Amino acid sequence: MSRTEPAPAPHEDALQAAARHAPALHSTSLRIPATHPPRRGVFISFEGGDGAGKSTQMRMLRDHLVTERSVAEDLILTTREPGGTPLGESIRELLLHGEHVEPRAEALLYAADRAHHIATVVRPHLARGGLVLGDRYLDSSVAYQGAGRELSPEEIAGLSLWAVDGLLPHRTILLDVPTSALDERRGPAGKDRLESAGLEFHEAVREEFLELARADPERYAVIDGTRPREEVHAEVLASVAEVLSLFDPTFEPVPPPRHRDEQ
Ligand SMILES: Nc1ncnc2c1ncn2[C@@H]1O[C@H](COP(=O)(O)OP(=O)(O)O)[C@@H](O)[C@H]1O
Ligand SMILES: Cc1cn([C@H]2C[C@H](O)[C@@H](COP(=O)(O)OP(=O)(O)O)O2)c(=O)[nH]c1=O
Repeated sequence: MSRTEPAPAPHEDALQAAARHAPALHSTSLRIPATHPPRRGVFISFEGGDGAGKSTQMRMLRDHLVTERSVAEDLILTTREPGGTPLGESIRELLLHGEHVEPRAEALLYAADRAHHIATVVRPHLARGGLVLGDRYLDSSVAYQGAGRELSPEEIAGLSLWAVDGLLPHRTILLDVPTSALDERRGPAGKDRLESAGLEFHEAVREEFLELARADPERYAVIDGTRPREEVHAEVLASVAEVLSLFDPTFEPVPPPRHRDEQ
């Protein structure tokens, strides 16, 4: 396969350009390098085990921004992986409701879903100065596909970064909940689900998420997801305050234009 090096973006400095061509590997602790920080808009991802409260907290954050901070609804995109596009919904169906998928094929399907989702939905929204709240992103691939022990977290990180051309969230919120608590929270249906992949597997997923967070404390906020929803929400708000201030000025609530004879 021939590979054409992409031309450096005009705003890149030498370090960023070097990072762009460096292998996405980090031998002992994996810190996924941000090669293309978006210049406009803000991207926040939510990670954690199945049932950790990601969709609940995304909804609460979105509602807060709309009702308390007067953010225009169409500036906030809430999305998820797998499945943030029509193609992604088909891939999601294949991955979550189909037959056994070989580990490499599974990793490629998640990466394909992500590549399409980022290029067609997330980047365009960021480019217009919007806020993207993502229910799972590439850290989920590193944690889940890397936890199966057949593929290494480094390989998965490299594949995922290639798929999205280096895009990383400004902030990743990890809702950390022990596997036993997730099991209880999800009731009998959740129990089946967790048991179907094995409690050991889910412990490994949790550990991998915590390892990713330890390796990149600037991007990650780890929040104890076992606490009541409102308390978790308050911590989410505190952990996104800094990145929201980076928001493109078009995000700031714009006062309604004053009528000429009011001036
Ligand atoms: N802080 C919390 N404490 C107890 N239960 C919660 C909390 N947050 C969410 N839940 C409940 O746990 C279940 C899974 O939550 P959800 O937000 O769908 O998780 P996820 O999106 O991570 O799968 C839901 O029944 C939800 O109402
Ligand atoms: C995004 C992503 C998800 N997954 C898994 C994690 C979940 O078990 C599943 C997504 O299911 P989903 O129902 O969206 O998760 P949740 O129960 O947390 O709301 O796909 C991966 O294995 N790799 C990935 O890259």
